[in-house]
Amino acid sequence: MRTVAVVGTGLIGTSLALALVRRGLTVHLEDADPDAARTAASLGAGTTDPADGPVDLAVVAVPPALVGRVLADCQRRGLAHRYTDVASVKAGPRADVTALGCDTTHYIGSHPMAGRERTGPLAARADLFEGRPWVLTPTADTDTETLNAALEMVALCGAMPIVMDAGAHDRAVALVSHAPQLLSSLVAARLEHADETAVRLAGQGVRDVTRIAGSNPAMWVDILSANAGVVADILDELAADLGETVTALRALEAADEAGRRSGAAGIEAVLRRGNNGQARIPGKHGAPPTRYETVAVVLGDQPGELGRLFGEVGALGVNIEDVAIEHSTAQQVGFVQLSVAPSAVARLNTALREHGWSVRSV
Ligand SMILES: NC(=O)c1ccc[n+]([C@@H]2O[C@H](COP(=O)([O-])OP(=O)(O)OC[C@H]3O[C@@H](n4cnc5c(N)ncnc54)[C@H](O)[C@@H]3O)[C@@H](O)[C@H]2O)c1
Ligand SMILES: O=C(O)C(=O)C[C@]1(C(=O)O)C=C[C@@H](O)C=C1
Repeated sequence: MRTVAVVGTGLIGTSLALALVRRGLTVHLEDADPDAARTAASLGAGTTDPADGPVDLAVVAVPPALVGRVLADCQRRGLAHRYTDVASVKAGPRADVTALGCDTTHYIGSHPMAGRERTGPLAARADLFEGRPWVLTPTADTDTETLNAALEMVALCGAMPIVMDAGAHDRAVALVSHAPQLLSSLVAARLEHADETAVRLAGQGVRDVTRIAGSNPAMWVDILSANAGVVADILDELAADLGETVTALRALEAADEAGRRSGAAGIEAVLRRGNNGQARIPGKHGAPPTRYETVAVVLGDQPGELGRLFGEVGALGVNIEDVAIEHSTAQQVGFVQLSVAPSAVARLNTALREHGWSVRSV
């Protein structure tokens, strides 16, 4: 594969284009909003010049409800030999594609399981899909070359292909993406009118739980409209769990010891079930869940500090598996929490302290 067209240069389209340009492909960028395509091009994601003839693969990266119409238009123009999309739901767009009479032999649905709570080309990152699952939903119509082109795209992005039926995909993402989005929004919504003094105490826990509450409402209405029933079923089950949790908390307030014991047992059961579920989430590249340890470094809030820290950690040969930054509300400092392999912790603590960093125990 040498040439690709990306139609829709928002977060996902531009991230994909950046990844493919990095791998030496020629990428042609299009968007209904010319500013979005120009911005993507200025970030190095490809060219806004149209291709001379059909490209090898066109990727439709527009909101789910528009996939069918945009694909039909691309095929009418003969934009590519093969086509895919990246929408977060698969059955609805697939039904639209069929209803609009698109060529389904040269089209395969796809969905990268990576994203951000921000949209638009400026939020794009070339490494967004690195190590992430990327679902492909071929049907009996899909020809082998089209499946192979999609597999090549996924490999070029460093992602892991997972072939699934569209309906099974939609049921799975209801559990691991759509319901979590709504729960994050609901927790954050509790803060809307909360007392300012309470909100000022927000620490890393509530930040972690509410990160995706910053997502684009219009895009999520689109996604949830296409998967509403399955997500509602999951929320029904969650509502039952919530009811039991409330009962257990009320019992904890009871006057008698037996009531308090039963309440504590109920709450402990919820927390243990949470531990068990969380432990099942795979690590990077689908590896078994990995336990990392945190090294917390206090950083002056000034230009270049983060880069200097990352550079020194890299020079020590330690891989940063994840990073979280907590800003102090009171002082011009931040706490950078580096997740690293447990075996690297002692060495990293000592070396960073020797280099003058303030390392905290967590
Ligand atoms: N944001 C995420 O976390 C995420 C993750 C995986 C998949 N997706 C899916 O990727 C797709 C794009 O999402 P995004 O986050 O990049 O959104 P985005 O809002 O950043 O980008 C969408 C782009 O599509 C363009 N567009 C709209 N109508 C168009 C048309 N008719 N022709 C050409 N361009 C058109 C918009 O101008 C916009 O630039 C959606 O289907 C979404 O479900 C999103
Ligand atoms: O990390 C995030 O910000 C996301 O919400 C990404 C996320 C997800 O739920 O994992 C959101 C929707 C997409 O369809 C795929 C990925």
